[in-house]
Amino acid sequence: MSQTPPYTPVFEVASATFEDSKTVSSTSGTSLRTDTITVDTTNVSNSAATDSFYYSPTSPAPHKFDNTHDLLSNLLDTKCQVSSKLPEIPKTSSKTNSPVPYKLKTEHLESFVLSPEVFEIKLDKMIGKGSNSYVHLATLATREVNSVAMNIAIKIPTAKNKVKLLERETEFMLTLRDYRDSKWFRKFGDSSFPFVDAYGLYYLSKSQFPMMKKTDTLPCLLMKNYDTDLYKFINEKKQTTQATEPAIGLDNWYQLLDFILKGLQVLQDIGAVHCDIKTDNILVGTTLGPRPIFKFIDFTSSSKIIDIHEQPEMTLQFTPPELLKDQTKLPDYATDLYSAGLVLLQAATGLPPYSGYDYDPYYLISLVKEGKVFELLTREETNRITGNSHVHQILDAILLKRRSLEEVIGLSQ
Ligand SMILES: Nc1ncnc2c1ncn2[C@@H]1O[C@H](COP(=O)(O)OP(=O)(O)OP(=O)(O)O)[C@@H](O)[C@H]1O
Repeated sequence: MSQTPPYTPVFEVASATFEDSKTVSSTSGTSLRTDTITVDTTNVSNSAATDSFYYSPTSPAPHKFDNTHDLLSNLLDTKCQVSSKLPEIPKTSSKTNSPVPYKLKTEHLESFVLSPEVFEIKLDKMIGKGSNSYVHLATLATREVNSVAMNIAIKIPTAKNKVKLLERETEFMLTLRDYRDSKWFRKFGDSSFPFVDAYGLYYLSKSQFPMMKKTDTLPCLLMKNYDTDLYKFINEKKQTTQATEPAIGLDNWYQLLDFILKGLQVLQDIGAVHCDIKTDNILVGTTLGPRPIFKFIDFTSSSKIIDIHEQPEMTLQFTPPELLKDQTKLPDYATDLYSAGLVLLQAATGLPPYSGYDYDPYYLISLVKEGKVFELLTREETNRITGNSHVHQILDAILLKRRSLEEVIGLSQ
C-alpha cells in the first residue's frame, strides 16, 4: 500500500536525485503501552526455546547481560525471570564459515546489543519498508524455561551499506532516551514521550532473515511496535469526520498538535533536527486509551545541528522551500517546524501536501520551491481548515508566516 503520496520521492536536496521509497502498510495489532507495558503473550509459547536459533559469535560481556536484564524488567513491567547465569556459549569452530558480525562503530552501540544467549527473536510479517530497511513484526523472548515475551518491531537494514544509517539512527535514539530519563518528566510531567522507544540492537543473519546475504550478520534495531501510522490513520478517520472539521477530527488534531510541539521542543533542547518529519514517520497507537498516542520514528536523517555539514535526505513534499532554493542552506529548527506544519495540514485536509501534483517530480520541485501548498488546495480541503479559525490560524502561522516554535506554542494555548 502506498503512503505519502504514492511513490513519494525521497531525494537528496543537494543533488535532487530521486529514489522510489514506496512503503507497505503497517498492520500490526499489538497493544503495548509506553508507560505501563502490557505483555502480549498471544501466540507466544511459554516453553523453553528449543528451535534452532542463531548464536552471534559476539560473546556477551556480563555487563551486557545486566543491562538487558534491567531492560527487559522495565519493558515488560513484570518481575523478570531471566536467569542470572549465562547459558553455555557454543564454541565456534575456526573451520566453520560463519559470517563475521558487522563491527559496530562505538562501544556505546555495542553496549546496546541484546545478547542472543539471553534473548531470541522470531520474525513475523513485514509491516513496513523504507528506502534503507525492512520493518517486521517480531517476538522478543527470553531463552529460559518460563520465557517472557513481547511483540516488537524490528528494523532490518536492506544491505550492509545501510548499517551506518542504522547506527546513526540508534545513536540518536539513545540521545533521546537520555533526555527522556533525565529531563522529560521534569519538563512535561507524565505525558507520553513523543519518540518511539528503542529496545536494543540484535544481530540477524540469513538463517533468520532469508533476504540477507549469506556473508552478512547485521545489527537490527528493536523498537516498540505501534498499530498504524499517521498516513493511514488520517485516511481512516476522514471517512467518518464532518466536512468542516479536520480530517482526523478536532480533538485528535489538537492531540497531534500537542505531540508535535512537545517533540519539537525536545529536539530544540538537545540542539537537533529530525529532518524527515512526514505522516509516514509518525506512528499512532490507537488501542492504548481513549485518545491516540503519536510517536516520531525514522531518525536516519536526524542529527545535532552542529554536526550537519550538508543537506540530508528529505522527502520532497515535506521540505521547506528555502532548502530547495539554496542548496548550501543547512537545516535548522525552522525546517522541522515547516515539515510538521505540513503534517498538521495533511491531518486537517485529509490529503498529502501537493496531492495531485506529484506525477512529475520536476514540476513538483518547482511548486515546493514556491511554497504554494495553500494555493493548491481544493475547496473540500480548504473547508476542513477554515471550519475552525484557530486551526486555520495555526497552520497559517507555521506554513505562511513562518513563525518560530515559541510563537506557535503561544498561539496554541
Ligand atoms: N516501531 C514501528 N512500529 C510499527 N511500524 C513501524 C515501526 N517502525 C517503522 N514502521 C513502519 O515501517 C516503515 C519504514 O520505517 P522507517 O521509516 O523507519 O524506514 P526507513 O528505511 O528509514 O524509511 P525512509 O525511506 O523513510 O528513510 C514506516 O513508515 C512504518 O510504516
